[in-house]
Amino acid sequence: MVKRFTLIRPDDWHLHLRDGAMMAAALPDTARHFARAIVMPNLQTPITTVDLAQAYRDRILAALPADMRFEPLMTLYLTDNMPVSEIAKAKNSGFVQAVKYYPTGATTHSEHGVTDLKRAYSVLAAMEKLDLPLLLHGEVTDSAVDMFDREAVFIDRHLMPLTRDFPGLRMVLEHITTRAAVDFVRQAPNNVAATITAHHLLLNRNALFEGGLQPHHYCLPLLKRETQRAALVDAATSGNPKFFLGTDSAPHSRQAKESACGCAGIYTAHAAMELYTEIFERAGALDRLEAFASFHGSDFYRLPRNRDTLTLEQRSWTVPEELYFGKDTVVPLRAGKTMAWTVLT
Ligand SMILES: NC(=O)N[C@@H](CC(=O)O)C(=O)O
Ligand SMILES: [Zn+2]
Ligand SMILES: [Zn+2]
Repeated sequence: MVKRFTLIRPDDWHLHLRDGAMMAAALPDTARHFARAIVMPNLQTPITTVDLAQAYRDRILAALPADMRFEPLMTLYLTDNMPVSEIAKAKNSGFVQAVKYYPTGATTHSEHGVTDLKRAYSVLAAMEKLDLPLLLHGEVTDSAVDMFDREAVFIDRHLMPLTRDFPGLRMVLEHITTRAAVDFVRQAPNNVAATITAHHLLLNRNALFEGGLQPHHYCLPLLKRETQRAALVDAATSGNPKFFLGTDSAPHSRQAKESACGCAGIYTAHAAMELYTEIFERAGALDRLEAFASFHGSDFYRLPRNRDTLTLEQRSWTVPEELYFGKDTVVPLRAGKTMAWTVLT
């Protein structure tokens, strides 16, 4: 018998759509399967104001194919000098759902990020008061800290004080990669949650070096060792509502990845649900995929759960070697390799 299951349509709580031709090409991959996505604000010119978010949202909706329904949930990029008044404006907009913190220099297009969290304290206080969630790229950028330890050190140095100083602020530790993050989120109060990517659930750091340097497995936070990956699978498949799906699908051109100074980011939107299904199936937890993908995130963001459904079938297909995104080509995760599950459309 063919193996097949149906779940309430999922949402992606951490997504990079980019802009222009790249966005127009990437968008259908997400919109085909997900009802909504939290759209990251790290464009070349970061989305630092509600007006910029509105214009970006309009561009996304204009690029959406006529036969697709999709709701982009917008975010603002926190900077050292965001005016406190922008928070009330964001809350009242109805389309800005969160504010994103990037430590300056931590990742792609983070040059405008926050230099010292203390500088953002009045904005964070307004977010706490108005109940607008804070999303964290949780890594320190201190060059004295080993690249593989940057998430754990961020938790000690910054996240613990943040949760003490803003006990009412909803926070999402994005794209977690370590047992330290899993443990921290588990013991924290319910205002603290985390997203988990498919690639951090599937791959450990060996994937960066298998048979030679693998730039298409380079992302931030870096892939970690096997024991850490296993802790993430435990968290994702545990049924704990603090953990939910966020692909961090992040397209970069082949040229930008296969370079002497390659960009961080892995493209997974072409096969996101199929990848998560593989992980949950292997963990014997297919019955918990729906809550992770379709309930926990909307509950945390206090948005209604979706009503329509998505069906997956155990049928193999081959991922293309590359995708044509405007003038760029993007090498997706699993390029040229086989997927075990297919979304029925
Ligand atoms: N995850 C990544 O490696 N890259 C993301 C940025 C981010 O989420 O840190 C990107 O925008 O390319
Ligand atoms: Zn990030
Ligand atoms: Zn990201």
